[in-house]
Amino acid sequence: MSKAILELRNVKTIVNKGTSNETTILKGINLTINEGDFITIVGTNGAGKSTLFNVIGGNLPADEGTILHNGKDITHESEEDRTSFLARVFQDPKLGTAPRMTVAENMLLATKRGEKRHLVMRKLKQNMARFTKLAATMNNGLEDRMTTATGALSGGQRQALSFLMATLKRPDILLLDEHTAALDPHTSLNLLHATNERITKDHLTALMITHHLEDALTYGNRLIVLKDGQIKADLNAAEKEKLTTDQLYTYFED
Ligand SMILES: Nc1ncnc2c1ncn2[C@@H]1O[C@H](COP(=O)(O)OP(=O)(O)OP(=O)(O)O)[C@@H](O)[C@H]1O
Repeated sequence: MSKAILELRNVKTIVNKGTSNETTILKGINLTINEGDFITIVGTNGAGKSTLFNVIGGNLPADEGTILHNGKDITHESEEDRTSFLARVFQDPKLGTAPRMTVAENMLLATKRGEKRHLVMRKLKQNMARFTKLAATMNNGLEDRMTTATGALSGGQRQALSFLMATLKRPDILLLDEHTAALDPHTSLNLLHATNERITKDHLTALMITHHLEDALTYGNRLIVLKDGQIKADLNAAEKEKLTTDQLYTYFED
């Protein structure tokens, strides 16, 4: 039987508490994420997808319910504490990297995710060949820009670097929040391929939010449809395999 890495039990998130704008965004989420799961997540705007990631990542509190990591209650653990086992890539290429540091320096920092971090130049030299090889797996010329300041990279290269940084030190959970959405179609496809290859080769446990129903069906072994703060469907590999985009689209309707 697969091992549960993360469990959400009846998780509710309420914003603007005690005001006339009080809203329950997540309305009792029950979700068990097993080791090696690659879950694609779809849902209409405002369904609660990013909020789900914020609650898993500790950026937003779970106002009710429990979150367990490897069986340990982490419901009240801070965002900072959770970075020891969790990595996230955002839609905005500017968010994942330090712009004035070089590609290699950013990668070196990423090897210390969740720990006290400082740059040791000797380690940069020691790791350069490994980092360059890893950068080459992204198929977008990142390997030729190892000593370039990250702020001077193209959006696609910067996003590829954010992805590499999130996976350099193996995370128990990788959250991909529409990480290819800001890229042109070719660059986006390239990053998706590299993402899929890394996740499957290294058996990473990952959740990927996407608005592209075809991508949601193509990638991963499980698909979740979020609607109005609830899980409307949680489909396994076999169910996903049989599904067409048209059928998936019907989950969005009332
Ligand atoms: N911190 C917050 N304070 C108030 N409202 C919030 C907060 N975070 C999210 N919301 C609201 O909760 C709802 C769900 O937002 P969320 O960003 O999770 O949706 P989403 O499914 O990721 O949407 P999209 O596809 O547009 O990114 C939205 O109505 C949003 O305005």
